[in-house]
Amino acid sequence: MYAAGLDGRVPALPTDPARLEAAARRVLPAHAFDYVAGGAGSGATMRANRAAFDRVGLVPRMLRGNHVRDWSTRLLGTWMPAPLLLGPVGVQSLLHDDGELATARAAAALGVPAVLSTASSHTTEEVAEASGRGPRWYQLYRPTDDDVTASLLARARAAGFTVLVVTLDTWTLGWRPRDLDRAYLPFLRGVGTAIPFSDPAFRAGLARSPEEDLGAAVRHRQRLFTGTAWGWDRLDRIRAQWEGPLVVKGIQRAEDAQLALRHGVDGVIVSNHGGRQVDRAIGALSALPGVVASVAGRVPVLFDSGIRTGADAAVALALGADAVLVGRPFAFGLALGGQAGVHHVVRCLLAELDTTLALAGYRDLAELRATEDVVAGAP
Ligand SMILES: Cc1cc2nc3c(=O)[nH]c(=O)nc-3n(C[C@H](O)[C@H](O)[C@H](O)COP(=O)(O)O)c2cc1C
Ligand SMILES: O=C(O)C(=O)c1ccccc1
Repeated sequence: MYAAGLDGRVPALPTDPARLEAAARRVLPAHAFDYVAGGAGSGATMRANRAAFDRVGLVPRMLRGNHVRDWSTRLLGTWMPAPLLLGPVGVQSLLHDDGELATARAAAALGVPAVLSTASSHTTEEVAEASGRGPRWYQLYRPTDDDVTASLLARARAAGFTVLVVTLDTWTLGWRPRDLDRAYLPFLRGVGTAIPFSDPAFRAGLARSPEEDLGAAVRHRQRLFTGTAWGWDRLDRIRAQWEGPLVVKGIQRAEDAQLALRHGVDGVIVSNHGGRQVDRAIGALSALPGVVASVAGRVPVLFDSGIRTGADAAVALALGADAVLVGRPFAFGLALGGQAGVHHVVRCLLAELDTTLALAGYRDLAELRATEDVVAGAP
């Protein structure tokens, strides 16, 4: 168990997520902090993500003799010490020079999967190497060009990524005032060598290399990755191109979960992208029970958007999620301490998850799932 603060030494970074965010704000340039902390529009969905957690609660049981506990699980062929993953977060070099490499190393050291974003600042191959013997999941933003899609998938497969996460909710970027007021310059240009600039199929579509003409490369990437809405038939094509488990990210209603199942997915992630896409969308946790009920155990249902603590994770699991992902919390850890910062955040989440479920009277996930009375209205 993580002894942050319990071993007589003050932890190097705060264990409280709000203080962690405040500390990250002090070290990051304003554009980088805003990129992570910001959301769509007025921020209503970001607030709704948190408010949804405030409407549900655990009902602890006493004297359960559960001093031995095990939260480990196997999901889509990946063993994990607890049902926790680091969600895909693009352009992590805006937060720390080591970016995705630091995240991959920290996650691998703990056996926790970190999902690699298509918009990574380091190449798929470099991140695969940094993740050592750790699990590898790859997130696809589907470009309009079939050759580039095939190349991204072939490289992910060759680099040992086993699970494909296809993000559906960001076929064009949401209306994000904080980024718009900077014309998205930080992540379009700033450290802008993000994948797929390194991809051979992407480079083949350019008259001159990104090194010679960065502006043209950025415009080409924009054309390939944003502004083209696609339908379920496109998902079939990706399905046909990926043999391993495929999970769709961004599901917010039961009908879409049903459609996804019909199109052969192996899992769904209930998510509103951390409130970064559709402002005024409902809090993601409110969408979880309906999707869980409609999927009815046929494939795993994962959840993200708004989780800040291990106790938040516990509630989402109690509501039927098979695993949860976090975004901003580990991004702030990365900003503050690189690999050590991500490691700290993940250990805090794992430790608080264990403490919460322990004190609530559970010993493993099967027990937590078997309990229908775990969530009972407002606290
Ligand atoms: C800075 C940042 C960048 C992100 N980049 C991606 C991305 O490249 N691909 C993706 O599928 N989701 C991306 N997301 C969404 C996260 O994977 C996740 O859905 C979200 O952060 C969860 O909400 P939370 O931040 O409240 O935990 C990003 C989120 C943040 C905060
Ligand atoms: O900012 C995001 O939420 C996101 O998904 C993204 C998309 C492209 C590049 C970087 C991040």
